[in-house]
Amino acid sequence: MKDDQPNCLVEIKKLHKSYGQVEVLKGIDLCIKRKEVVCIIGKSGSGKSTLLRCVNGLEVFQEGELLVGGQPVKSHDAQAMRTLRQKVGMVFQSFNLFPAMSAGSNVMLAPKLVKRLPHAETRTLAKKLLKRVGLEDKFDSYPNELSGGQQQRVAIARALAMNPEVILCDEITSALDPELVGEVLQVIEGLAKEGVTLMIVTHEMNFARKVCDRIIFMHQGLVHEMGTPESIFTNPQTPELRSFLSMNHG
Ligand SMILES: Nc1ncnc2c1ncn2[C@@H]1O[C@H](COP(=O)(O)OP(=O)(O)OP(=O)(O)O)[C@@H](O)[C@H]1O
Repeated sequence: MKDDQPNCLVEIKKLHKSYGQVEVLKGIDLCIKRKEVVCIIGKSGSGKSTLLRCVNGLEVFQEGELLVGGQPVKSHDAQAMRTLRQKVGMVFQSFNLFPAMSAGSNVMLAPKLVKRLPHAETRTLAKKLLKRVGLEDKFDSYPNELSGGQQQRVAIARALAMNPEVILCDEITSALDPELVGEVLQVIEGLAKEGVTLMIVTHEMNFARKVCDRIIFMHQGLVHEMGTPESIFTNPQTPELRSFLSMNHG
């Protein structure tokens, strides 16, 4: 076994991304290992969401390379994108549940449509996943009958339904009332303990410190500093990170 070789599940090489004339990602190099929990922090506009959206093919990039499980992300290749969607789950700030479908049906949808699993099997799977996020009694509830925290937990169950290799979380508690943040972060912490690979964009510094294996501080479209929570929070090396932490570390 060559343990010293980096074994990247997500490999990002010299990634550049522009919107029109504005370059938002200016050459990102990253290697996310299997079972690693990485938190991405940084000021608004530093490119955190754009980076996540490139990883799951929601955004095209102009230069560089991005591989998930060794396969290149090619936004123009429909077949490659279908395969990618099975490997990468995503949870958004705004839940994005289908309002006319019950919690159970939201979770069942992708395995049914994409994997073409039989109805009974998807139902059993959805029940199991809703139980995993603490919502076993909400299978038949519709999104408008659930709190924001419960809706977000359904969205997490939905992301898990395809058994992805990595889950991307983009500020998943930002739209929640403060009292509902904890229940969602607790579910994510549980997934981290189970060994789910996670890339998490967050403004929750205490959560990042407690749960993540590695913190990536982005600044102006680049990885500015990166390290263990201990090193990032107690020994920041650059004025930009020190200034960010002084304004955000609650
Ligand atoms: N669809 C778009 N079209 C044009 N510019 C965009 C688009 N999406 C993002 N941007 C710009 O790209 C930059 C990076 O945005 P991004 O959302 O990745 O930052 P962020 O670090 O996630 O910020 P926040 O913490 O506020 O979500 C910003 O300047 C933003 O205005």
